[in-house]
Amino acid sequence: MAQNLIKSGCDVTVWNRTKSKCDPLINLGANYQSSPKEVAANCDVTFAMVADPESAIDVACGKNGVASGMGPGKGYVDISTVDGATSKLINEHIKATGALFLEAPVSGSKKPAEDAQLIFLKAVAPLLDIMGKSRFYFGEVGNGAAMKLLVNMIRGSMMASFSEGILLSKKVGLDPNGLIEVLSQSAISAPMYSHKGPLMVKSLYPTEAPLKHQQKDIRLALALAESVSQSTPVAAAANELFKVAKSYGLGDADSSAVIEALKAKSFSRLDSA
Ligand SMILES: NC(=O)C1=CN([C@@H]2O[C@H](COP(=O)(O)OP(=O)(O)OC[C@H]3O[C@@H](n4cnc5c(N)ncnc54)[C@H](OP(=O)(O)O)[C@@H]3O)[C@@H](O)[C@H]2O)C=CC1
Ligand SMILES: O=CCCC(=O)O
Repeated sequence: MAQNLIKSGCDVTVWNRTKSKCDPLINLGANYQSSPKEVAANCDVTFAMVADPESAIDVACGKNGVASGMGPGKGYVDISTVDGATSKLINEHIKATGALFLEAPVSGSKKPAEDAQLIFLKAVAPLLDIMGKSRFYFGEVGNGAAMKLLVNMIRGSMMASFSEGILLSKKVGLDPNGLIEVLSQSAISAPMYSHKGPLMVKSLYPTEAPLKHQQKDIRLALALAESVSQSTPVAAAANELFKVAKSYGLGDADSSAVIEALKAKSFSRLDSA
C-alpha cells in the first residue's frame, strides 16, 4: 500500500515498531521517522495498519503516538481491523487535537494490495483510490469496523467449511483439486477457494493474512454479535477451529492453515499411569 503511494508520486514517510521492515520502502524513496508521533507531525495524512485493537490504540494514543503529532489540518486513517469501540476511542483522541479521523479497514490481502485492488470499507480520501479499487461509506465511526468484522466472520466460516470439504473429499476417494474446480464453476464460487485451495491440498500455507488475525477478527465479531443478542453458532464453531490451529503454533501461518485443526493428530501412546 505504501509502495503504491510512493509509485504514484506521494511524499511518503514511514515508521514500524520493527524498523528493518521499513527498509524496502526507504530504498524506494520513503522518509523515515522514529515514532508514530514524528510521522504525524511531519505529514498531512497518516495511515496505520497494525495487528489488533491493543496495538491500534497504542500507536494512536500511546506514548509518542500519532495523537501527539496531530493538529488542525491533519488527518489520521486507521486501516487496522478492530472493533467499533476501538475506532470510536481513537476517533475521540484524534478529534481532540483538531485533526480529522477516518476508519478505513480493507478487504483483500497481499496481491490485491500490490495491485491497488483493495476494497476500503469507508473512505473519502482520494489517496485511498491509489491503493484500492472501491470504497464504501457507512456513516458514523464504528460502522466501517463493524462491516469489516462481518466480512471476516463470514470469511472465517467459509474457510473452515472449505477445509472440511477438502479433507472429506480425500477421505471418500475424490480428488480435492476436482472439488476446487467444481466450486470455481458453481454458484458458490469464491476467489478465495481457487487461490488458497491448491496450496491447502499440499498443506502449504504461505502467509498473506496471518491466522492469528483471522481468529482475532472472528473473536471481535462474536463479541459484536453477543452485544446485540444475535446467535452466530457457525462462526463460533469456526472460531474454535482457529483457536485449535493457533494452539498448534500456526498463528503466524496463513489463515488457510485452519485446515490443520481438522486433521487427525497421531499422538504417541500415553503410558498408563
Ligand atoms: N494481511 C492481510 O491480508 C490483511 C490484514 N488486515 C488487518 O491489517 C492489520 C495488520 O495485518 P498484517 O499486516 O497482516 O499483520 P502483521 O502481523 O504482519 O503486522 C502487524 C503490524 O502491527 C505492528 N504491531 C503489532 N503490535 C504492535 C504494537 N504493540 N505497537 C506497534 N506496532 C505493533 C507490527 O509491528 P512489527 O513489524 O514490529 O511486529 C506490524 O507492523 C491487522 O489488523 C489485520 O487484521 C486487513 C486486511 C487484510
Ligand atoms: O482481513 C484480512 C483477510 C484477507 C482478506 O481480506 O482477503
